[in-house]
Amino acid sequence: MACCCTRFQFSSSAHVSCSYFCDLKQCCYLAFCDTEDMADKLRVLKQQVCCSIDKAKDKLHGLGDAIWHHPELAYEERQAHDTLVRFFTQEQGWTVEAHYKLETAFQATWGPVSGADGESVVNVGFLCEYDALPAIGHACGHNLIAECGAAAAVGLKAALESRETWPVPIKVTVLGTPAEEDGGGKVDLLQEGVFEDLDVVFMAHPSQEDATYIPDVAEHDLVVKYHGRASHASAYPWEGVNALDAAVLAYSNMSVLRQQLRPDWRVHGIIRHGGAKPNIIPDYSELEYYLRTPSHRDLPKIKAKAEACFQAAALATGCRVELLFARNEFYEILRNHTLEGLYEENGKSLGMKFITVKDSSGSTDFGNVTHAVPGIHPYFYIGSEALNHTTEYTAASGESEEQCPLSVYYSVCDVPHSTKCKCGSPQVRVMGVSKVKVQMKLSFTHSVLPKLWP
Ligand SMILES: NCCCC(=O)N[C@@H](CCCN)C(=O)O
Repeated sequence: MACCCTRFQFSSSAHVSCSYFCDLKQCCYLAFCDTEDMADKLRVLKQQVCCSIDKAKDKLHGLGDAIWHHPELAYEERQAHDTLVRFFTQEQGWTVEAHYKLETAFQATWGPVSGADGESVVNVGFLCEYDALPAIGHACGHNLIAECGAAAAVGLKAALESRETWPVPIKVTVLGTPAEEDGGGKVDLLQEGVFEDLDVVFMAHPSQEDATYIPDVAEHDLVVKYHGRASHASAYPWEGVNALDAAVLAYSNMSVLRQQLRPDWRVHGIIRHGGAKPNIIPDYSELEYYLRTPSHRDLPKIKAKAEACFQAAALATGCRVELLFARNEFYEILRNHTLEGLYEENGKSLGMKFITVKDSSGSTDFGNVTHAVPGIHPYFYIGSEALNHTTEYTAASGESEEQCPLSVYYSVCDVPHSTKCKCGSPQVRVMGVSKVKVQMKLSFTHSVLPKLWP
C-alpha cells in the first residue's frame, strides 16, 4: 500500500522529512478515510470534542477574559501565564511544567511518555500566545489565541480518552509561548529544543476573516541610537551635535528608500526619544524599526539598505550611531496544504466561510516553528470588522457573549436547540463572537482527528 507521504504535503522538504508520519505503523491510514465505518467513528469523535469543549466553556471563556483584562507585555506575561498554568494543573491528567525554559512559558502534556516496546508516540502540539501591545492592550487578540489553544487541547484529550485503544500512542502538548509581539519567544524555545519531539503544531490567530493561511512575512527588528552633544539651542548652538536631527534624517532616508523597495517589502519605524526641551540640543535620540521581506533569505538585503540610511544620517549630523538588531529574526510561514485543507473542510462543516488572502500580512514567530515542524497558523474572524492593532480590535477581542451561548454549543453537538437552551430565546444570532470562537476551536481539533485514526 502506498505510504501516506504521497498524500501528505509537508511544509518544507529541506527541514521536514516524511519520517514524521512514515515511521508510524499506521502510515497508510489515510487510505481508509473514506470508508463508512471510518466516517462514523470520526463523527462520534468529533461530537466528543464538541461536547467536551461545551462542558468546559465557562472555564475556557474565563481564560480569555482574564488575560484580556490584564494585558501584559512580552516576557512579562506573569498573570496570563499563571492563569493558564492554573487551568492545566486543575484539569485532570495534565503534567505541567510551569516555567518551561522561559519564565513566562509553560508546557502541559497529556498522554503516554513513550509507547509500549519503544514504539513511536504521535505528539500533537497546540500553542497559546498571551502577550499584549503597549498602550492598547489585547489589540491583536492573543487572549483568544490562548483560549483556543487550551480548548483544542481539552477537546482532543477528551476524544482520545473516549476510546480505550488507539493504533499508536498519542500525546497532546500545550506550549505557552510568550513574547510574539516583541522578541520572539518561540524562537527562544526552538533554540532550547522545545519543539523537537512535536510531530505537528497548531495555533490560530484572530483576524477580520476566516482564512487558513495569510502570507506572514519574515522580519528583523532593530533599535537605532544616535549620540550627539547637548548645548544651549539659542546661545551657542554651534557647540551642539543634534541627535534629533540625525533621527529625523534617518526617518526621511528610510521613507525615501521605501519607494525603491519591492512592493511586498516593508520598512516602518517610530522615534522613541527625540529630546527633552526645545532649548536643549538633544544629545540622544532613539528609533525603532521593523524590516520585513516575504522570505527570510532577503532580510540581509533589506538590512544592508536600512543600515546605509542610518549611517548616512550619522555622517550628516556628526552623531555617533549604534545599530542594535534584535536577538531573533522571524521567518515567514511555510505552508502545509494538507493540514490547511483539513482545517478548512472541518471549518466549513461548522459554518465558517473562508476567504483567500494574497496580500502580505505581518509577521509571527510561528513562522520559525513551521521551518522545524509541520503546522498551520489559520486566522479566524471574531465578529468585528475592526483592524488588528487598534483600540477597536482590543474591544472586539474582549467582547463578552451577547447571544445565548448554549445555542451554539448544542447546535454543533447535534442536540436540538429547543430541547436544551434555557435562555428562552427562539432567535439565535448566527455570527457572534461566541459562535466564531467555537467554530474555530472545533475546526482546529477536528483537523487532527483524521490523522490519528487507523
Ligand atoms: N499577521 C499578524 C501577525 C501578528 C502580528 O501582528 N505580529 C507582529 C509581530 C511583531 C514582532 N516584532 C507584527 O507586527 O507583525
